[in-house]
Amino acid sequence: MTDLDGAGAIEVSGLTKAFGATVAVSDLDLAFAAGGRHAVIGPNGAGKTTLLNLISGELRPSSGRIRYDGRDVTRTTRAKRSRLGIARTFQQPTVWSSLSVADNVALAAWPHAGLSGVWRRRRYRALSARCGSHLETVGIARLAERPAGALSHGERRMLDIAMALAADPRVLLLDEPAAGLTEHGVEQLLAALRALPATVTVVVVEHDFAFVSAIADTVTVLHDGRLLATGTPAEITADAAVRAAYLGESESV
Ligand SMILES: Nc1ncnc2c1ncn2[C@@H]1O[C@H](COP(=O)(O)OP(=O)(O)OP(=O)(O)O)[C@@H](O)[C@H]1O
Repeated sequence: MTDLDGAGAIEVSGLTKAFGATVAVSDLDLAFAAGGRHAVIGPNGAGKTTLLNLISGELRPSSGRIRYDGRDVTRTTRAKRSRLGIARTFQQPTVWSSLSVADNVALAAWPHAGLSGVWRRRRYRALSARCGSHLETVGIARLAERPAGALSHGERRMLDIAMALAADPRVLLLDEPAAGLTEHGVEQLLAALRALPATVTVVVVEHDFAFVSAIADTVTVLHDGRLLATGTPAEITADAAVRAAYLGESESV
């Protein structure tokens, strides 16, 4: 189910971010429907990561507005947006190497768990069970007791997603999650994304169009910080402007 007004919907209007003379995101109007599987693609420097940073609150826009769940979050801090349900991963996963995989997820869940008060022990047990289920979702439950520093690159990416899920997000922003993964790792990532609750809105920045086609129901193409096209993967593949500006004569499309 997708819904432009529902819980987890994101809408940006007139969104602009300039770094000095470089306009990374330029007067962007777009919406990510609640519960959708959205991909954002575009050549290097198109403004994809900047868009994620603006939505998650890592960056403040130069102008324009961001709405989430029908409320204006343009001036809302990153921490508050996280509490409201916007989670993200970065191009380089950040984990606590000396802690176990399970403890990494528990620490990520802690700020969202409401562990004060008389029901603390019961809540802690519930928290541990939920952390275990996030590891199941991303397919690394068997590694729960392993130090995070001993994981492969692909396993670490899965842990990073499990840590984002620990916040029980309604929006999950993933920055190039397939980068550097083996073919097997990409298959595992696709399985993990398919196992996410249908209510979670997913926005994936990704270069690999085969990956995008496998996961996304809508694709947004950015070029020079502007919206070039939006549509289904098939519509984007067939779009002449996209082919000219971005995909070119690529054999992979
Ligand atoms: N903190 C910053 N300071 C200055 N310029 C920046 C900053 N962040 C991004 N830029 C510039 O903004 C433009 C858009 O960058 P951005 O990283 O958003 O693009 P991208 O589409 O994610 O690229 P890539 O696919 O290479 O990750 C680029 O020209 C980049 O150099």
